[in-house]
Amino acid sequence: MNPSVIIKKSQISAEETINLTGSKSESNRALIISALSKGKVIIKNLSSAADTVTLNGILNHENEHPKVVNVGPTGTAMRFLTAYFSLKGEKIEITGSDRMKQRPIGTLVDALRTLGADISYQEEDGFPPVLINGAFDQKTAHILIRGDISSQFLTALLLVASSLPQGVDLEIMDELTSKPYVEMTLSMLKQCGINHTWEKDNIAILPQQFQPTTLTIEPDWSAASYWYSVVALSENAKVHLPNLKKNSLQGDSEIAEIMSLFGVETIYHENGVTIEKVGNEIKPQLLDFKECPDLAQTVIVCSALLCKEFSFSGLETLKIKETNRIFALQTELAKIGAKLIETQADVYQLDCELVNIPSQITVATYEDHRMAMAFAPMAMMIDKVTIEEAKVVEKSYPHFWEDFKKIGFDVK
Ligand SMILES: O=C(O)C1=C[C@@H](OP(=O)(O)O)[C@@H](O)[C@H](O)C1
Ligand SMILES: C=C(OP(=O)(O)O)C(=O)O
Repeated sequence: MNPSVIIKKSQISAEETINLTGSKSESNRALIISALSKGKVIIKNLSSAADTVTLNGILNHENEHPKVVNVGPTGTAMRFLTAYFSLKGEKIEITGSDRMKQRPIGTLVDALRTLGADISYQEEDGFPPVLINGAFDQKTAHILIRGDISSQFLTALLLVASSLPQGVDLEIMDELTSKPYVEMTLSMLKQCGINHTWEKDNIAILPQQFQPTTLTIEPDWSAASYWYSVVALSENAKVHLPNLKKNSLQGDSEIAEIMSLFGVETIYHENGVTIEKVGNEIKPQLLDFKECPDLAQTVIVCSALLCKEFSFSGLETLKIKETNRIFALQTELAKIGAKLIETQADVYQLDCELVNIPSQITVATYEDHRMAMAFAPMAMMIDKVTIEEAKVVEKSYPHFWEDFKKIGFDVK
């Protein structure tokens, strides 16, 4: 059962503190690193996101040698475990939700096969479930790999690289999408003593030992984006987000820059950030999400509600995430009369001419946590907002609805 929540337009607190859970991206990298380090790397402030709980559960039961593991909708677990179990030479099937079976993995499987893994597809070629057939015998370190589908393929290979007999030498073809996520991987590895070189399109990691380290996970900047949207839609709200840092490993800290265009100021303190509505200076322009795709839904919905006709690029990979996020956005935004029109390849223009904010709305979420959380701030402007299958938020932000109540929304 995944019930809807109903949010009534409410007077939100003028000032509130929201404690975000840890970044699921940092957490899931840390879990793989810790498992590979055989206890040398310890993790602090692990995320409570379902994506992290899922990966942690699978790694904790690894010694029971399961025949099949199911990652559900967790993209990082699917990709990282395919590399992890290949390297270990385990015979294991990795499967996931129906949607996971539509999300590509061929680029990663091809790379692992080139390295020396024996992997076969259980249903459709190029897609999960995959069967890892045991023994790994490294043939080469050099991999030519596409960078434009998902950075998670590169991260998966880089995480295991130092544990391989010959390491890994990646040569990236095409433009790299979601680049900050690759930088996050390399920084976390570096913190644990694993060095790399990155020259132009080449990233190389030699065989190396993990050093004893504690990885402290920072709060999730993607989760912070929903509070930026609430503040942007308010007159003068102020939200404190403890422990977020300016120099974050997370590329989604870019939300601070983007939301300055919506009149939201970010003040960085030693112990976190405060975000505050200070003005309404918005000059619609082209916003590119290639380096921060998980922010796209938040920003596009907020722009539509404020009738700010931005255009957006770098959305190509949104089609292969938890749902086809372009289609989902277009369908749900149409309910307020906003149009998201592709004017040229991968450039979308927001057309607000026919926007008509209704008094009630029901939003479908397409099994996508970010659809639920990006549309929830609509309750700043609409009397009654029903968000269907509201538990989807658990994927990255399990206490999202409690926090929504905490800031003053009437949530049932
Ligand atoms: O490596 C990661 O933790 C992630 C990388 C991104 O995916 P892509 O590289 O597929 O864009 C992002 O959308 C996802 O939420 C998390
Ligand atoms: C795309 C996402 O996650 P994943 O690819 O790890 O399922 C996300 O959290 O928005």
